[in-house]
Amino acid sequence: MQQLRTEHDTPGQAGDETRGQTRHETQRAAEQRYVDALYARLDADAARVRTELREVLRGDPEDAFTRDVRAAMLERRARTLDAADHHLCFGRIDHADGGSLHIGRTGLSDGDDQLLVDWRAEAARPFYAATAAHPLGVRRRRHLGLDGRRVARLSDELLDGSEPGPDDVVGDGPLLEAVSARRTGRMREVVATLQAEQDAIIRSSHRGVTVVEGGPGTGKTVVALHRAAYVLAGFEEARADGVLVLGPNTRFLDYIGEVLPSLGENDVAMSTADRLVVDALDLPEPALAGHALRRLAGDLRWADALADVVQGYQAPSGTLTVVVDGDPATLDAPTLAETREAAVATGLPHNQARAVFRDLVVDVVADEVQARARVLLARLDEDMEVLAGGVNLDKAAAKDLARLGFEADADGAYGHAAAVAELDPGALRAELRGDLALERAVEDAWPRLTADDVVRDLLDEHPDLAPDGADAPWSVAHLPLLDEAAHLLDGPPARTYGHVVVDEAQELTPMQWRSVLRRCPGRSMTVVGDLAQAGPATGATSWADALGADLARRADVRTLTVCYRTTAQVLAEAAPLLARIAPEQQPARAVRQGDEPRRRAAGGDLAAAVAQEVGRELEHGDLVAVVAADAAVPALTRAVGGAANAAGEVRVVPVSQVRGLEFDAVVVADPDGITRARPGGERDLYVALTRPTRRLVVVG
Ligand SMILES: Nc1ncnc2c1ncn2[C@@H]1O[C@H](COP(=O)(O)OP(=O)(O)OP(=O)(O)O)[C@@H](O)[C@H]1O
Repeated sequence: MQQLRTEHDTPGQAGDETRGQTRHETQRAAEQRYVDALYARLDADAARVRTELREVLRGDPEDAFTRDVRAAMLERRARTLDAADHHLCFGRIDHADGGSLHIGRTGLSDGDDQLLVDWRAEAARPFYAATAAHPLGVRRRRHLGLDGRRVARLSDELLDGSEPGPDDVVGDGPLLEAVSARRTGRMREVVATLQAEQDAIIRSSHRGVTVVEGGPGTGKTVVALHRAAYVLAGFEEARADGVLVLGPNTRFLDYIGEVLPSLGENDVAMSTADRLVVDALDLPEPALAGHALRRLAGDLRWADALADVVQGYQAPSGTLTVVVDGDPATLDAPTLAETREAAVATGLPHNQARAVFRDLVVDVVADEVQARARVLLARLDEDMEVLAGGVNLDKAAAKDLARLGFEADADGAYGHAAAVAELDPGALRAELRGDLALERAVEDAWPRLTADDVVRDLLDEHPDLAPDGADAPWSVAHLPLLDEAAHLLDGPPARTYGHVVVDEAQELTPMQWRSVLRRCPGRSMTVVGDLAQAGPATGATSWADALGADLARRADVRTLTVCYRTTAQVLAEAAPLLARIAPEQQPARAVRQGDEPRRRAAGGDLAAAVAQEVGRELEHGDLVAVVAADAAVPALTRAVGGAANAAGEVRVVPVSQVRGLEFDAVVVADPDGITRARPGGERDLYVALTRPTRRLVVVG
């Protein structure tokens, strides 16, 4: 962790405020000149990229592919440069051997001179990773605070143990400033103050699954999002196939929605595990579902059960008969069974294997029709003389000829054309493939299925899985089942990603994990979560439960230990609960001290007591949230709904939706009610208690 040093701790500076200010001003002016040069370069680069883009778009349409690739590249660069305008440069490292580097949101160079190093570049690593214990050759780390394009603040840390010299401005840590800042309701990027333990994960070159665990407020979401940006720049597969970030619900996605764009990344897809399936299968909006149904439907056993349903449609049974030109052709039971087995053996999903099955049926029927034609022709050979003579045939021979497609000409003579066609295997098969009767027989034996059909079959066998209400549409609980069925029927999803980041990963059920993994065939993933915060729908107690033993074994598991959100006092309030719900977990260490949490009784009228506390909290000018059991939310919203201050309205947030969010002050309403409301309620309460950045009030 970065050392949080203040001016008062710094030897040689005490008391000499004026000298400190002059030094700060001199250094600030020097950095301002450098930053002015950086912005001049940024503006020039942005103008050049736009001109080039215009020229490319006007370019030769005959080479449209090259033009589009080049245009996409330039557009991306233009967006990066635009996004970099805000707080372009935020840091600098001075090496013990005299060199220095400025670190910022994008790389800028002037010929061979690197003016600004992109924070993701290897050269920038020491800015984040150097500590007093391991300075990595860095003498001084400087943080620059920009206000627009003006250098407003700077503060230095000396990492080599040396005394501050005339050019050093050792000051309040920007980390403390960042974590103490008032919250706005939207998460901000913190690229300037990423800490060493976070940076090590963000920059990890591990290509498989990286699991990041840690208590509330340790920066798991911060790591997840900055890693998405890092991976996009550094991993070929991520650049080629895209990055997907998954969150637990849309409220959370809204909360984190500005982080990646402000890092210059607009191409990252954001979704929830539910939304992924709704979009992929083009489903109507699903109904909500209770946690009990979600947990039941999330059980891994349904994967096998659904596979059994589909296999049931492929199992050997009966015979298959097709009438061709008035004569039946039959696949007897052993032949039909063999045909099914051959189709199953392809390993293709059901609807694709069906095409193989149909072609095999066509082969068998064609063989039969041809064998019949050969018999008839052989019989006709005996009559050749008669045929050549053009005399009238007896009735039986005429029927044989007609069946083979022979037609008598005006003289009563028969030609060979149609019979030859019947014996042409290619033509016969093509004709049979378009034959409606054959198609119907195949559909009976191996029906084309939809995900809907398969899940409804499963529900017939397991009525406990049915949606509430007879005609209810699918609920969110059924989405992973539908996705599984779609996979069995039609194979992998059309859209997959090179890297997938899963936040609040403890919230996914095992069936949802299957759905997510399907979209990440390369298994390059960053999975962040806290099992102590798991909601009732999952109840996962280990990553092996969640990810499956195989993947969990191969995962690189990292733990974050420092809490940046909340104060030591709030963590202490939640500690006894943590000891009960996850005794094996070490509580995180808080970087900040604050007020003691307040507890008060509801006195018989919870809403009134909460409204009173909200009024008090609003006087601080903070963003305030009331967190309560879901059922209590409507009454509390009525009680405090109108209250507001400069920081925005008071938010009444159901505990089921509060994971991952944070507020300056949190009023937890009726903790016992939260604990009792649903299974694992103590985990819900733990989540609620750990949401504030400043003050916690518990009413009830
Ligand atoms: N290096 C950092 N610099 C500045 N702020 C930070 C840093 N790391 C984390 N924070 C801040 O701490 C708060 C908590 O971070 P974050 O939401 O990522 O934690 P989390 O571990 O995901 O929490 P939860 O388990 O509750 O979801 C956020 O406001 C975040 O911006």
